[in-house]
Amino acid sequence: MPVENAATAELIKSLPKAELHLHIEGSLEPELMMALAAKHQVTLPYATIDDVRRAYNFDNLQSFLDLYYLGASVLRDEDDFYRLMWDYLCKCKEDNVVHAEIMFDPQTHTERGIGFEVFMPGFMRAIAQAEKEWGQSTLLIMSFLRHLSEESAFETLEAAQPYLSMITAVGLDSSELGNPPQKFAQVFAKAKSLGLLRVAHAGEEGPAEYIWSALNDLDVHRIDHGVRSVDDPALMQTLAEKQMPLTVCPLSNIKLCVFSHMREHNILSLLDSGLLVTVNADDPSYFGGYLNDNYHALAAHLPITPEQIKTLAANSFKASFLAQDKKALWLAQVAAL
Ligand SMILES: Nc1ncnc2[nH]cnc12
Ligand SMILES: [Zn+2]
Repeated sequence: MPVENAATAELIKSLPKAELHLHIEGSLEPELMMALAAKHQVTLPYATIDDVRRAYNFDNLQSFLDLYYLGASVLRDEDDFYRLMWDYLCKCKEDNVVHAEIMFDPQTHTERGIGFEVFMPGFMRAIAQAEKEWGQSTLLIMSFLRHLSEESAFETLEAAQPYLSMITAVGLDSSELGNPPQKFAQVFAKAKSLGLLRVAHAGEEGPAEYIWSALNDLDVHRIDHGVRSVDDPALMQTLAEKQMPLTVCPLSNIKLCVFSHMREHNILSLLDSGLLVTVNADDPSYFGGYLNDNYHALAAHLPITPEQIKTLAANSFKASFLAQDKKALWLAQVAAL
């Protein structure tokens, strides 16, 4: 088994990186979950922090989502959302993630009676503070839950209207199988007409067909995950020609049994096929690591070269929603390493 060496570890640490696939609710650490449960007298099926960690053994996406929605139930007031965002942004600083495009799931909160007027000010306070303190760059992606109806997504878009200046893009997440992208074609068209950019989870557990649907029915700028594209050579060719970014999440894919072991992950073959692949953390507190941990896991188990690591970091800026001049600045810094 290839083992990561010290020079590789140093390269991963020193590279500036962008994170493009991160669910803020998935960065809720067990310590904060238990503290907020006590604060709000929420009963969780865990007595200790170790119990929480022990529960994080998943068979598939749904078994994770069940715990993810349960965990999010402790988020109640503006301060909770501030703290959640602040803790994640501090991890960005540690990992040299200079730019983050962060997903949040409004329906996870609005369905519990907690509205945009609670979570948006909490998120924005942390984002402004991190920008002021160390120049952190952050954008927000509002993600619709695909196990709910398109009507519910429309209601969410409507509720978001006063906050649209703070939101760059819409996304699509939650239970993929049985909820294909085309179910949300109308609401994505409406989001586009409002000037919002678009991403969607596709080809995580679902078939390559769902990736076609995200491209053709939702007119997305990026595919979240997309690892099942290898099943369809014509799709691979289209993704390569369009340089359509894939936001791949290695540790997530292992925890959710998309691949049986990191040795089996197809990220290097996606890269070799000329796809614009990026590395991301997805739900770091549930999957055992933040962005640099994902790079380290690749270096420990796959024959990845320093050049490929630099390509992945450069791709994270190319695939971002940053303005061209900012992209060029970060790309020059990556190239200089
Ligand atoms: N990996 C993932 N796939 C789908 N929905 C999610 N919500 C949070 N993480 C997710
Ligand atoms: Zn995700």
